[in-house]
Amino acid sequence: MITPQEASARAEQLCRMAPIIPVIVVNDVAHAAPMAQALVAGGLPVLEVTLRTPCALEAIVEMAGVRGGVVGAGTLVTPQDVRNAVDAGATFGVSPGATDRLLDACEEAGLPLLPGAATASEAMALLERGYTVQKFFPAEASGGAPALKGIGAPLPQIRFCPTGGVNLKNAIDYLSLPNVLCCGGSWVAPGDKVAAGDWAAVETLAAEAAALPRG
Ligand SMILES: O=C(O)C(=O)C[C@H](O)[C@H](O)COP(=O)(O)O
Repeated sequence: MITPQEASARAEQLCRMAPIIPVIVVNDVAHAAPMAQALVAGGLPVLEVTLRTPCALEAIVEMAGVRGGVVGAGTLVTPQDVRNAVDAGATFGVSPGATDRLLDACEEAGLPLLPGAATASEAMALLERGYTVQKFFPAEASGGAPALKGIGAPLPQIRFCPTGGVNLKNAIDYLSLPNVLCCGGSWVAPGDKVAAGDWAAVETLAAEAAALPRG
């Protein structure tokens, strides 16, 4: 068991470890360990593996063995996703939105969750349950940094990890907001570099992201 308050405290710790959480799509399990090593070496220790590909759970198993990394599962949608993620060794979860069934499953499984919200009402529903750290998703499509700044005025007690359409350029706009802890983004592990096994390029992208200033 984990309470929403405990889950948010852990989520906050994770979000403070680096300015960017890489959102990772793994198509070939052989890429998992070297990709995680490159991201960690570049300064991004917290890794979100999306459960969107057939080998995602195997990738979590592989990445969980990489020294210095903290591996979680993204795209958690169902209670079964939560059980699978925990069995694979994920130590945190991320979801695009939130349902009572999903929140119940994470709390029962003891998995700290970074739950998604896109509107003030969604954020307030999560806050009511005790989740003070949330993912703002899809960030750019939902109005970007100005929208999150707007939500932050009446709801300053909620802290966010904006994700969805975030890149090296616009990340600064989010990171300078007082209600942003870090951002999530897939640009640090681009498909072409991963397919080519260009881990040096991934490490360079990670290092650029790790050097982003936080407000
Ligand atoms: O599947 C999930 O649970 C997710 O976390 C979705 C991701 O947040 C976005 O797909 C990342 O968006 P980009 O950085 O724009 O590629």
